[in-house]
Amino acid sequence: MTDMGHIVIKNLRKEYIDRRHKRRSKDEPNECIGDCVLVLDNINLEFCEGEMVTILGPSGCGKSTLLRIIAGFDKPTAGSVVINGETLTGPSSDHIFVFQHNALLPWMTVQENVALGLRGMEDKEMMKEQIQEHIELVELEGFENHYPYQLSGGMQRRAELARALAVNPDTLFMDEPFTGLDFLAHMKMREEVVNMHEYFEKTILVVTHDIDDALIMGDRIVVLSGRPAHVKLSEKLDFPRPRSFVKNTELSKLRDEVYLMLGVNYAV
Ligand SMILES: Nc1ncnc2c1ncn2[C@@H]1O[C@H](COP(=O)(O)OP(=O)(O)OP(=O)(O)O)[C@@H](O)[C@H]1O
Repeated sequence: MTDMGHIVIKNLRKEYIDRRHKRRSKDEPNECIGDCVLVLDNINLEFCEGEMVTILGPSGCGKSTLLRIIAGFDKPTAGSVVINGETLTGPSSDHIFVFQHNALLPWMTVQENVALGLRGMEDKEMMKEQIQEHIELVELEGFENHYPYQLSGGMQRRAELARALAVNPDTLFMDEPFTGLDFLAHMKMREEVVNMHEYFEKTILVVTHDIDDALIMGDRIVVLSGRPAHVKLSEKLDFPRPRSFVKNTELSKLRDEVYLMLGVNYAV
């Protein structure tokens, strides 16, 4: 493994201390000697610049923990995350999360929420243009002055995406981005994220429970095992887009394998 990839994760380990039964070694105060929860164990991964990586794994295995560590919001117990050759030490403004739920500030309009990503801009005319451009990109024109409660779940999610993209981050982190959307809104939003990715060519890391989303969206799929999570699969997905399980038998075969890997015998 080299350091040339955009994101390189080396020998990553994460333990949480169960605070109800916290015990420490007298000699090594930073060493947890009991009641630790080992969440991630010896994770080695490499993601290329501009890759959309989808991360799957059983519930509670540590997917969000892995994402938080790569984003610099949480520290690993051991190992490192190297981004563009530099070891990560904390969160950076080059990254941004699209939060799981309700990331929009409810007292601000769509326009004001998207503007949050551009606060530092001095040229106010250009800022206005960029806000509008991103609102149009996610097809929310006409809703600029609406508050989040006046939008459907899908529209809220699109506004979150516009806000995240307005920041122009190198890497976008999405933790279960389609949770709570109905089937059609889910499909449409998924298509939008794929189109957005082709257009902006950002590195996007998506944590999901949905095997089909992972295979339809990803340039690479990562499957983690149950806790403590280790990497079961990290595979490049070289399938043409738009992807179809019906039309592409190789993709359909891989889908069966991933279902099996996650303990489901028959993919439906
Ligand atoms: N701050 C914390 N302190 C202690 N334990 C934690 C903390 N955050 C997460 N955990 C534990 O780490 C494990 C992994 O949690 P995480 O949220 O990363 O899993 P996940 O795979 O994203 O779960 P899900 O698929 O259910 O969203 C869980 O057992 C959880 O209880």
